[in-house]
Amino acid sequence: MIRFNQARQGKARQGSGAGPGSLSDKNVYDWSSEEEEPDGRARPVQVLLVKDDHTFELDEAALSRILLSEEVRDREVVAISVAGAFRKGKSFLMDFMLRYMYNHASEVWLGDSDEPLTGFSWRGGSERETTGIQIWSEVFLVDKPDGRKVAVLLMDTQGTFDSQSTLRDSATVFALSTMISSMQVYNISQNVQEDDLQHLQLFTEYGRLAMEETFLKPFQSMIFLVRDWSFPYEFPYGQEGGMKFLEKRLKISENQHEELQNVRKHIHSCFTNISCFLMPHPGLKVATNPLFDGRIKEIDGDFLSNLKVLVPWLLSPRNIDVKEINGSKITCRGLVEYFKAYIKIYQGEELPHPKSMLQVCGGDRPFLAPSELQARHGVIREEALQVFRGVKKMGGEEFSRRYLQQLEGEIDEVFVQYIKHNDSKNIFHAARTPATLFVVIFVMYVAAGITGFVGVDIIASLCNMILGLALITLCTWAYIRYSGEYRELGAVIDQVAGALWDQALYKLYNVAANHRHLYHHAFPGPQMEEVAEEQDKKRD
Ligand SMILES: Nc1nc2c(ncn2[C@@H]2O[C@H](COP(=O)(O)OP(=O)(O)OP(=O)(O)O)[C@@H](O)[C@H]2O)c(=O)[nH]1
Ligand SMILES: [Mg+2]
Repeated sequence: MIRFNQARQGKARQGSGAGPGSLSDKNVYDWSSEEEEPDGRARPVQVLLVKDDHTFELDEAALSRILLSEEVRDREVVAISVAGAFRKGKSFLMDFMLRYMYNHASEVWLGDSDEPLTGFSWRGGSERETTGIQIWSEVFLVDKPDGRKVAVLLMDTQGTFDSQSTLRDSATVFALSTMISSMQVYNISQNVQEDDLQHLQLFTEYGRLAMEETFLKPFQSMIFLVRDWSFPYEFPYGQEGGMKFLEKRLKISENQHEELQNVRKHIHSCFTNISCFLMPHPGLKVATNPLFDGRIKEIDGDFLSNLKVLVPWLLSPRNIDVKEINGSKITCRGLVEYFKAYIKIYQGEELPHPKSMLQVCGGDRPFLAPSELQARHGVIREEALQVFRGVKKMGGEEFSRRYLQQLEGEIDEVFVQYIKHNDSKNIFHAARTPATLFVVIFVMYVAAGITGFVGVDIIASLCNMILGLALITLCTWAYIRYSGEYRELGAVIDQVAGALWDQALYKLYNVAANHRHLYHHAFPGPQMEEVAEEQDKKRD
């Protein structure tokens, strides 16, 4: 027969409460890692604290005391966690798990029908109860059917979406508990709604950010536990009905919207095992009676019979799996280290500091040669893309590719602006229009003089007309530049002058290229080819 042992035999006893569902007295709850256990009883211990300023603190001493005790520290660990929205019976369920762990040998592990339910603090009412992450101070040693003895750790978590927590708080607690546990029970109410899946996607993605990337699925088992299931005529209570129901809910089909497909693909990609259990409603006494203290005689029979299936299904030695990270099995000692490492990531602010192009050619920087600007743009662009690729992102590869393309587009767009900004600082660029107009005036003046002298009056008058027009244009341009009015007209003048300038320069270059021999004729000196030849000879 499979045996359960208690890690600290003799000492171990599940706390019995005075008030409904809670441990006996205030003392018990105020117990901190600095103090000795006042009476040696096992109890919930807060290991992760969410403080009022929404920061997180790990009680390393408490965690170490539980997980590094001699009996368990080198044992492979099975970590079971329950997470989900607040006020949905998570701690209540955890206490039945505790009962199973303590009354293992007995078929009637559910215990006395009159015994109040104690352990992790649970209660009725609308305000949240559990905060942070609490672990049971006693780690159970269990013999697996293959003869290995493993340590079982039970973890209760703060409910998500209570009115005092930010989304980040909820995400951190959920993510941490998923990362630390080998089995996460996702406690949801009545149905598996799309928002339940979306939240799971968000939280697991938040968890994945803090983990090393691996080709393996990052998390192990995910159990969708649907409480108050009201449609047993569609899918019967229990695991089989649950699996059929979940299969339907997580099905990916071609004609589904991309958003729905992505959520499902993401969930499948996160967990090695996904299953589901449909639980009936526990009865009105459990849900609404403020004096209900958890005794099973007041709980509906349907709920109890399914509880008798659910808890052994989750916790029997055959079904529990050792925690694995990156494919290696983790001991209690290893789990402490991972816990410490993960919490550090959530405590820190890993923000990249991208360098801006403004530092290169901003308003107060001098004109930069266009080729240099292009080269620096290339380097900084690559740096920016590296930063983007290097930072961990929510949403996966596919999703981030879209944003990478958007980033590239935006960088290129901004670069065009920087080119214009830089060009405007080029003195020759600014002087191009008046210089062109001056040249036109000068050329027309000379041409009018020569043609007038020769007697071709008609051409002389034409040249004079162009000269006059150029003069008026120059004055207009100067006024526009000075006053800032009629900017559209100024742009047209710049454009025409620019075209003329480019044409003239192009022509000038062509003329120079075609008449190179004239240059060499006028300035006889060693030609470039000869210089090169001489250098080659020297090298030989
Ligand atoms: N409807 C319904 N109520 C339940 C169920 N299980 C427990 N409850 C009741 O739900 C209330 C809250 O129980 P808790 O276990 O404290 O809930 P919790 O999810 O741990 O709440 P937080 O710690 O605040 O997140 C109690 O009044 C329980 O009696 C269930 O399956 N269905
Ligand atoms: Mg709770």
